[in-house]
Amino acid sequence: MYLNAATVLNNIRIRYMKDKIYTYVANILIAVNPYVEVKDLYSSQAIRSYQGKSLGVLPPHVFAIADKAFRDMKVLKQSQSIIVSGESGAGKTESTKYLLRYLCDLWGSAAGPIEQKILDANPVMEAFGNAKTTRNNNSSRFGKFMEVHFDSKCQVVGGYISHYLLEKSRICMQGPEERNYHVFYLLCAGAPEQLRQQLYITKPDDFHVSTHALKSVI
Ligand SMILES: Nc1ncnc2c1ncn2[C@@H]1O[C@H](COP(=O)(O)OP(=O)(O)OP(=O)(O)O)[C@@H](O)[C@H]1O
Repeated sequence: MYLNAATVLNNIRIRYMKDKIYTYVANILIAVNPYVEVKDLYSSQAIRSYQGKSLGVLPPHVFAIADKAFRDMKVLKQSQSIIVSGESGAGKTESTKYLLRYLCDLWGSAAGPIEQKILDANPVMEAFGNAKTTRNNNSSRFGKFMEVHFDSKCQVVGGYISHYLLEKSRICMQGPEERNYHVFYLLCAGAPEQLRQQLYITKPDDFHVSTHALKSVI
């Protein structure tokens, strides 16, 4: 009855306590990061169940937003955009991956070769552009604009990822408790044993590698 920030927040809090991390405000989806796996929330069955359903028919979900964009593209024959925003650690990167998975895997079946390529680009992008910060162990330090291209039969035929404003200063210096980009640690972890010993890397996930040591690997 009373629609204001306080009542919306209270509603989101009550829903969150019941493991309902998604809430609609009109056709905007609010997601609260659960920081734990919510059982069956993103299963192939869940993907199938949201297919072709209007917003509001099933409980609020990131898949419902992806499906609406897909259906609007099909009906209106126009490109659609989904904006994912929030503070660091809010869950944007994970939500984007679920959106992409839905769009590339519409019927909950195995993705085709192009779809798989689009999905497989993510770990590479994250290696070069994500790092541990005090707020998020896998923080994206760049903005991205991702396109999924469909043909007239609504089959995925390609994709494109534009990146913006990579935090380049992190390569030279990181704040206390923060890390450089994942790729450097992956490189160290994959280095030959002799080199690893030189760098004092004793185990694959030993990330306390100095900037000097990283430079010598590069
Ligand atoms: N839907 C989810 N279910 C379970 N855990 C999640 C979910 N979304 C995010 N997380 C957890 O929260 C962490 C941070 O989320 P994510 O990296 O998506 O945040 P972000 O908004 O992209 O942050 P940044 O702006 O720093 O890149 C993830 O590594 C994951 O552990």
